[in-house]
Amino acid sequence: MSARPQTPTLDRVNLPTDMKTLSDRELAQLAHELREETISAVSETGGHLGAGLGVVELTVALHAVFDTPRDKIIWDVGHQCYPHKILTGRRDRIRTLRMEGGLSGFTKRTESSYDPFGAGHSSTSISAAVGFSMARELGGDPGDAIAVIGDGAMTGGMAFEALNHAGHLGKRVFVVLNDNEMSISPPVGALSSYLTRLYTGAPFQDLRAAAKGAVGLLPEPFQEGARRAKEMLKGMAVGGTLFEELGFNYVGPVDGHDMEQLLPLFRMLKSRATGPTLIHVVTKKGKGFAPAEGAADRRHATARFDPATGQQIKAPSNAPSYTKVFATSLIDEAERDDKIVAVTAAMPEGTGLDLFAKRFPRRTFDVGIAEQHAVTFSAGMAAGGMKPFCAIYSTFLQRGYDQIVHDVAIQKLPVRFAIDRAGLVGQDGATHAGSFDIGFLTNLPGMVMMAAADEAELRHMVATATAYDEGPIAFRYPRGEGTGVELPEHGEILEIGKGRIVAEGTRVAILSFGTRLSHVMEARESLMARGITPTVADARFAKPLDRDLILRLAREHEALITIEEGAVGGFGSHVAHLLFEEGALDRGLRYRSMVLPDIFINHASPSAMYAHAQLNAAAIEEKVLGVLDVAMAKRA
Ligand SMILES: Cc1ncc(C[n+]2csc(CCOP(=O)(O)OP(=O)(O)O)c2C)c(N)n1
Ligand SMILES: CC(=O)[C@@H](O)[C@H](O)COP(=O)(O)O
Ligand SMILES: [Mg+2]
Repeated sequence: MSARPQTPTLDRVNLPTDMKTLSDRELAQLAHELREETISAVSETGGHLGAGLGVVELTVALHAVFDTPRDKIIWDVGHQCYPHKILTGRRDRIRTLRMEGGLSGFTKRTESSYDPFGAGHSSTSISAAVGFSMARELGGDPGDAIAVIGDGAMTGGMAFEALNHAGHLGKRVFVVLNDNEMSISPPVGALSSYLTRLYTGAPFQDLRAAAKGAVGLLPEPFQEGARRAKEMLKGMAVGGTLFEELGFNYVGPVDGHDMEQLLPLFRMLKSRATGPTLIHVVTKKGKGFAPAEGAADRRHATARFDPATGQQIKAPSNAPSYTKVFATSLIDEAERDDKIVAVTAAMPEGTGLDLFAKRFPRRTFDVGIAEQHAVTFSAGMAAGGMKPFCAIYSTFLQRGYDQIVHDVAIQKLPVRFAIDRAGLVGQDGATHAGSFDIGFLTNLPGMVMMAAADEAELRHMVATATAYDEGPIAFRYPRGEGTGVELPEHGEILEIGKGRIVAEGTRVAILSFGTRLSHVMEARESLMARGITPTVADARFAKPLDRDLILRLAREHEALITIEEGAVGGFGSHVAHLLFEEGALDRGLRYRSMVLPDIFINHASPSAMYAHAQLNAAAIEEKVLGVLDVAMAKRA
């Protein structure tokens, strides 16, 4: 008689408590099935694949040994959390990943008690874990705190701040260093080579040299501690001395895919660890899915794909991405200006600087996930006579804000900020929205800020930023493809602080800052069918404002509407301030500003997000009708 087909182990696990009765062999089987389920789910939704495949065994072992959600697993960045979500009661919704109303692509407190801390930005997990561990010490929420942080995220300065503090506090907290020798791209920095040496048994001489390099990577306050660590390399067995010197018990490196290592190790540590403990696991990003293992980026992020072949299913693109236009424009400028250098914080592909690096390898710098350093490193290069383009996504630029104020703006250093992913970004949701850069940059004295209305404008802005040497200048542009507008061969240098009229009209003027312009023109078409022909202008600059243009529009129209893809407190606020100061509102001008709503907008498709944000063509048309209806009613 044929054996009854086994119920898949994964079908017997809804929550981690269901894992407590499984044997180690069954847990290994569970990991196998969990990997298959992860591949199947992401093939339907798209999203971050490689990182999750690399932590399947780790996820099973942690949930099997620790008592979650009482014990708290804190995933750094959170992009690797899909297996975790499947094991914590969300398997039934895993195919709604990153969709409107569906599961977030990162951990999220409001989504599950098994997500003790939200993520999306890197290098935060150890700080959160130390916070939880001290809360427990003080009678707060009980349970262990286990941070799971990647080798890329470990290059973030915040991670070292937390290691240093945890070592000082000396309280029990776990840090699992998930070392897969990958960031989004291959990792950079001396720390990466140091970690590699910890498990390649390189001769001490190399190790000492690497540790020296690692010391150089550490923020100053920790360099002394790490220097002592280097001293301790003498005659010591190869071990994580850098971490031990910072006050951690170092355990490892262990094979992060070997359940026979992971399970007994975590059981032993759970029962016996005292104080801060770092477990160094070595994994492979994309593990168990050949198309991911073989990809240069290990399928860090993927569109939907055929699980049989790994072939991605991508919508055909009919226009170059803004990122591509930025990169090719910068290359064009750099061909003629050898002072131009480019800086990225671990996002060479995302910012397009991988293209720049191919052409100018010596003039391209990837500093790791270290936005603060990227900004001040750029400031140092500017002070040294170079023309640095610091290319950082809007949301990640938030990490370097004090450096922008203190090291760049106050010193009026000519750093050029290329701000990609400005505005809403769709499936990555609220943690990645580029909502605040207009506000936080235009409030800085001496800052020049531009926004490209289309990809041709972006090319002009790269040329303008190249030519502008008086102080800091920033230009923002969105994620995704352009409008398909014709691109000039070279960018033209724009007059600083000057906007442009795009279409003449009467009664109402719409002044746009950035790519909402195409939606304004769409709304204008529809309004003209109703006998309303708005004037449309492209501000190009949020700082300095084009006073003449704004005051002229205010004089010649009953109503003025501004629109920007940014939170309140940005472009529209500065225009309102100008109108107030110049008495335009006293003379009866009706002013409205269209900005992102004062909420964090959850993940959805880009079009759904714009509808939510009330910044699409329909909302613009409604705004115009609204402000003019009042006028029509008054006229009657
Ligand atoms: C502050 C910040 N900068 C940049 C990013 C973009 N980012 C997301 S994942 C990642 C690489 C993370 O590498 P690692 O921590 O090693 O995790 P792995 O993907 O290798 O599992 C980066 C740079 C981010 N999420 N947060
Ligand atoms: C997880 C993370 O922070 C990055 O992978 C981010 O999702 C990249 O965003 P883009 O897809 O817009 O490059
Ligand atoms: Mg990594």
